[in-house]
Amino acid sequence: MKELAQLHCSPVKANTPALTEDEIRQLLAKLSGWRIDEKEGEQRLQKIFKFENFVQAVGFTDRIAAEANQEDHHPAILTEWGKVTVTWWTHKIKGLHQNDFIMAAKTDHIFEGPV
Ligand SMILES: C[C@H](O)[C@H](O)[C@H]1CNC2=NC(N)=NC(=O)C2=N1
Repeated sequence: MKELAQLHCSPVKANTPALTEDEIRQLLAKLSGWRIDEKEGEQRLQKIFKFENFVQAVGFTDRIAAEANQEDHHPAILTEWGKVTVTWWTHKIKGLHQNDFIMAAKTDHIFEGPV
């Protein structure tokens, strides 16, 4: 997981192929607690993070937003009292790219950091 978190997202073209099942399996093994969700025929990477209250959930959300802007790769985030659901996928290719796994690892890194 460490080395994924230190990588940076690469630009994705519309004709870039989505990851294969085997590539997904290999990358998923480097993460913990993330699951593959399928929505509207698109595979997505999702994890739920728990917090003591809403303020902590919003702080975590803000830190993810900053990292997403830095990498120009953005998640879907549901921020609730005590809970944040983060979902990564690559809109441009309607599926999963290594960028999504890099950002998932960075998301875990943010969660493990100071709240
Ligand atoms: C123009 C801009 O670079 C693109 O729209 C970026 C922005 N952030 C993105 N985020 C995600 N998750 N997928 C994308 O395809 C994407 N594209």
